[in-house]
Amino acid sequence: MTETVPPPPNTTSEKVEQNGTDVPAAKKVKQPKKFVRKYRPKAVDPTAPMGVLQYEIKDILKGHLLTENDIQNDMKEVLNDSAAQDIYHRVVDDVEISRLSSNGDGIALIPHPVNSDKKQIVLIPFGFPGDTVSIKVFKTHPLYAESDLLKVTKQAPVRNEDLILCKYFGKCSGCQYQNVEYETQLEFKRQTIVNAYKYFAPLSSAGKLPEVGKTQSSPLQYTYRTKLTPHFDVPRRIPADYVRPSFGFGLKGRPQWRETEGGSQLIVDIESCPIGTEIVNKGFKNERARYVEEFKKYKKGSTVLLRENTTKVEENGLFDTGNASTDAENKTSEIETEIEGIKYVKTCVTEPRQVVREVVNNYTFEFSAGEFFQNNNLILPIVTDYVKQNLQIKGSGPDEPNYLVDAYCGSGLFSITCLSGVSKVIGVEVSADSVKFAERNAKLNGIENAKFIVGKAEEIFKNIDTPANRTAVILDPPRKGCDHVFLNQLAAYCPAKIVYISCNVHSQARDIEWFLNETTEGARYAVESLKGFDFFPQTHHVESVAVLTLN
Ligand SMILES: C[S@@+](CC[C@H](N)C(=O)[O-])C[C@H]1O[C@@H](n2cnc3c(N)ncnc32)[C@H](O)[C@@H]1O
Repeated sequence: MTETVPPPPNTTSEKVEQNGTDVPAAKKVKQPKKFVRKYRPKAVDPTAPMGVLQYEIKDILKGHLLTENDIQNDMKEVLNDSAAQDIYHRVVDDVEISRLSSNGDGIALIPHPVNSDKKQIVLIPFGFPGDTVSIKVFKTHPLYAESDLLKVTKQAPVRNEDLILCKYFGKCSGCQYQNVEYETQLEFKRQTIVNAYKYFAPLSSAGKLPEVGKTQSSPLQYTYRTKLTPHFDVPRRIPADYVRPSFGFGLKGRPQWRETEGGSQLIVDIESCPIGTEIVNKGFKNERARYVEEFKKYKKGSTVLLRENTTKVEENGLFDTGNASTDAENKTSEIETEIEGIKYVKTCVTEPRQVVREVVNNYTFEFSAGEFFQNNNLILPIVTDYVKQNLQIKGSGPDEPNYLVDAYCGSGLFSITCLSGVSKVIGVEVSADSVKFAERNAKLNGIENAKFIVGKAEEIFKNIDTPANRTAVILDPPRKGCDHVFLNQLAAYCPAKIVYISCNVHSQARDIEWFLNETTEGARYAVESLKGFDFFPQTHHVESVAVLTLN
């Protein structure tokens, strides 16, 4: 007799021979493996904002006698359990903000959502130390969480909402400090420099660093930015009920603390930007109008370049601005202006390869609109004068020759503005296009004793034939700072003076720590001064200048 045995649940039937007859046999079904999401930390540069946050967290833990274990979030739970997500991603009231991050966000310690013995560290954009606020935690990381600001229930003394000029402030990621008096903004930036040296130059800090000076203000606190880059994102396939995508700058979370315009897409829809110069805003209006008209022609997103261009009006009243942003009547938008009694016309260039001009301390600079050039024209005479003054080598009499090396020279801004009284300048720059412009700018300004070479900064040491004790070196690297190869060679060359300019004070502090403590001649130098320059009012950014002198 044969019998067919029904397979138990979760089995499949497979025929096996039984008593000479094929009969189905029970076999366990393989359960599909439950997919478990794992937290994969991304590698971060320690001197980038998320890297600096790790130092800020350590500082907070030390101040509250806590360990990392006391603030840890269970990422396995958060990533895999929707109930846990609801517990973590919650509204929290009565949050007292205790400090400001280097990125301009408030930081607070709040109760842990799962374990009452623990705490959580939370970032609160648009929050200030002294605020009491309600927040919505929306993202969790192992050692901190991110939140949106919902309501300010008690205002920090530094907060003054009457100062806000922009209707998008509190949503747009561009500015963080519009509701803070300018003097306080400058002090925040000074503190960023103090903290950067505390975190990244601990050896040097041990009595070896001067007090960080007062941050140099910008002559204009609004309408100063000579370059803006609004963007938009268009989907590949355009649906029938397609709504025009926003044109502007990134949205900073989903804050609710103030009523703002600009829609709810990931890009805030903006018509103008109060930190941009007048002509850049005319370009903004033109290019936005063009985009609104033509957006259906685009297949994907793009960034629009808006770069101020300052052209001299010739004695016959003629001037050539090249291609520039035009209005609805196809007329080039222009603004007439005067610098030191000379007439100029300002236009807004959108073509990255087009040559544009700027005037700094009566020197004219030309460069490609899409290449690097400093963005706050009015602070440049102050900065370049400060750098020039600090390049002076002690004891140099009128007959003693001085030399200048400009590492990371771009299109020659510091080489040219700091050259008077110097016998020779040699600049190095990795971008061949910028070097072409550095040479052109030297010629344009009647300078004959400048030489520029294309290459990595360390290439300069093969080309230097000037005596080190009569040579001053300017460093102005990109955000990531200098590498050890360059710093070791700089120390071996041993110039009389070094002026290090940086848009990332954290990498500057790290480099100075290495230079002073790890290079052959570094210990012979003293940091003479540290000072911030406010190239970007209303934002958290600060430019830092460090002066090093050979003892
Ligand atoms: C912050 S910008 C400064 C430019 C110039 N000093 C100015 O103020 O206009 C940094 C410059 O360093 C250049 N650069 C980047 N890496 C470099 C390297 N390894 N060696 C030389 N130049 C480099 C970039 O092309 C850029 O022009």
